[in-house]
Amino acid sequence: MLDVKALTKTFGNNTAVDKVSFKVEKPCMIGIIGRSGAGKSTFLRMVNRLTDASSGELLFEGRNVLELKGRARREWQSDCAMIFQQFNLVPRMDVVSNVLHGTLGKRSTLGTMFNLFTQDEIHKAIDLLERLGIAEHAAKRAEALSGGQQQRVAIARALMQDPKIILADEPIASLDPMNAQTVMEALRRIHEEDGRMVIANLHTLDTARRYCDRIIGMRDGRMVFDGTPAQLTTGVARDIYGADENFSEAATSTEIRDHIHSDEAERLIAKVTV
Ligand SMILES: Nc1ncnc2c1ncn2[C@@H]1O[C@H](COP(=O)(O)OP(=O)(O)OP(=O)(O)O)[C@@H](O)[C@H]1O
Repeated sequence: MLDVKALTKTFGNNTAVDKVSFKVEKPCMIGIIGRSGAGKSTFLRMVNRLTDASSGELLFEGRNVLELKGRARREWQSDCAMIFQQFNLVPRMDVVSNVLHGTLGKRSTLGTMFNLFTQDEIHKAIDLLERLGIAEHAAKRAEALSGGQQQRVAIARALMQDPKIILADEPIASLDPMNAQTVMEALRRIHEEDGRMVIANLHTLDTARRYCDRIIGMRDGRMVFDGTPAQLTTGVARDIYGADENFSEAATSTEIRDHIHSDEAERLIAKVTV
């Protein structure tokens, strides 16, 4: 289904992702772990074509998605929806409109410009909010919701695209443990009920172990582990994080960083709506 072959990204002299190769035969939930700077985000961004790879191949159902251009590239980006740590919602826009903007990649420019959504699209958006347990917030501004609720709005928006793959870049890094659990459970359910593949960059080992079928460990751009949660022993984790015998799993958290994604999303939507 997905065949990653020697995928590489260099920024000047820095090799952010170094010949990463693995195959996924059927939809599963994959967690990517590794310390800050290991190349996890760059890897996901190459899969979704937000960042161009320097070399390598990425075959999905036999087609090298790195070669797609124009409309085909946009269609691929619809097929693999991205979810970010900072949700990337438009804060002052209501929840249901945020979800409806998940159809951006699939609609005509005119429809998008005039915010023309079909009844079916509106029903679908509300159904998705219901499925994620947040339908009662549909009319509120996104900024009025808690972080966990906002991330579920972002998941609903991603599902509007009907993606084959969901790429989640540290989806719970800004959330408290309760909200983190709700979001991870939502992603797991979407994988199990819809058969969608989920690839999530995660910063805590216990989350990867608990929710993922397969875990990939990255260190300095290279893939240094690929196995099941049971195979991810503390010793293996120590290697992935490049730590000594004092390594403790609690120390696998990455700090929360400032992101500009919300501003980026707002600018994008401001450009296409009048
Ligand atoms: N746009 C860019 N320009 C230059 N270097 C970059 C760029 N994006 C990432 N890098 C570098 O590539 C390497 C991998 O970064 P990446 O963000 O993919 O790591 P990560 O594992 O996702 O870390 P984090 O958890 O901190 O986001 C780092 O050395 C980083 O500085």
